[in-house]
Amino acid sequence: TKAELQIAEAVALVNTLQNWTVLDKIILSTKTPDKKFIFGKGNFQILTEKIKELPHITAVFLNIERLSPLTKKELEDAWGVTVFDRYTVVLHIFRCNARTKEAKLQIALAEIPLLRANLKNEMSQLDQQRGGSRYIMGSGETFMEMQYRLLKEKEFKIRNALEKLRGKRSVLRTQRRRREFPVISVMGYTNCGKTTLIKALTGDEGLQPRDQLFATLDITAHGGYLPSHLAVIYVDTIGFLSELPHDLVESFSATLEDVAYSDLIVHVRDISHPETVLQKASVLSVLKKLNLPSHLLDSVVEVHNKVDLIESYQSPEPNAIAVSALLGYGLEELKEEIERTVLKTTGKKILTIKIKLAGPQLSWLYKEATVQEVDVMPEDGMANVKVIISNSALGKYKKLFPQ
Ligand SMILES: Nc1nc2c(ncn2[C@@H]2O[C@H](COP(=O)(O)OP(=O)(O)OP(=O)(O)O)[C@@H](O)[C@H]2O)c(=O)[nH]1
Ligand SMILES: [Mg+2]
Repeated sequence: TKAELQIAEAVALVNTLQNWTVLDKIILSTKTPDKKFIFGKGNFQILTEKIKELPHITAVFLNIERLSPLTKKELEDAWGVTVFDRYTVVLHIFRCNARTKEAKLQIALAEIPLLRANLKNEMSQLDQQRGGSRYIMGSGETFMEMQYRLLKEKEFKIRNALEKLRGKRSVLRTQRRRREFPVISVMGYTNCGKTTLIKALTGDEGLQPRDQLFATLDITAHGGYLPSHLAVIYVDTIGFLSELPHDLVESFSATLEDVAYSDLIVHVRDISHPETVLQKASVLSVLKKLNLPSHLLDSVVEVHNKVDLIESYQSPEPNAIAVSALLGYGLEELKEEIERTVLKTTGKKILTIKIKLAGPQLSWLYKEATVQEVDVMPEDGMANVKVIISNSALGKYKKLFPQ
């Protein structure tokens, strides 16, 4: 059932963290999460008894998106252990997996709303105890106002630092543009095999796929070739998770900003996963929220990965390409499909153009298009040149060198 699959994912999330183990689990219905009491009386009692029975328990993970600080505190007081929600667990995983400065900054940014909510809760408790807010001597602001200001300044600093890093990336982006390498964003649910697939397509040994949720937190680019020797850049992206807390998505969405500038999206799915259909829906709904240009959304290439785990796999979706990134099945077919789509979306053509060797055409083509093969016919001083050329460059060529 749905609840059992959800619990399986919750267990996987906890197990992703080193030295964290799940001692026991239970499925209980909850009320709306923003209510102060998320459990009914009976369920709360069942849960409390269960927790008391486990002598080695150090924390409780409630698989709901976000607990209010007040609820969290009440549960912690009742149970005597730390209580985590989906937001804090995912944030913790991110913290453990972050390698680059950008990923670390994004996590710090994602922590701000949490700190703000805690502050609000603490202050309301303080206010109840002392009645009203007090001014700090000489500063003209209350203790609460000062705390909020400090938090705001912190947020500002983090956003600034991120902005600087992104400035650098946009330079990279324009360089990429100029060299005219099509950029292919590889996206999908966490652990579906994105990194493994890029490794298989590019032979990049530096990539490290891991059987772990959120192994990839940084966007990285990797060069590869399509069947007609067209050079492309594959971009590895952070995985998606259903009900990924909203603030978290927001702070990482800048990493996904580059996706809007890519020429093609490859959507990788783990079709051996029992929740593969729901995972697809959740990926598509996030993609929709990213404000991507419609031509990108309309041309997504869907990959059904991990077919090696299913006996004689038959895809229910005729346009999807079945592969095993791990064993290398179906990769040639996938590359051909990627090439077809990339040529279509970028308005490029593969053509053979006949040129005079003595003229300036060849060097012009080298500069403005991608030359793939030059077949020289020495006896008549001509050559057949196979090129990948954009429609606009082809127009210019015809104008410059009328036949
Ligand atoms: N059997 C099988 N396993 C695969 C295949 N592709 C990937 N895997 C395994 O799936 C796990 C996750 O692979 P990754 O490539 O790290 O997945 P990812 O989508 O990059 O995951 P995140 O970066 O964590 O979102 C690893 O243990 C891979 O070995 C496949 O075709 N067949
Ligand atoms: Mg990865």
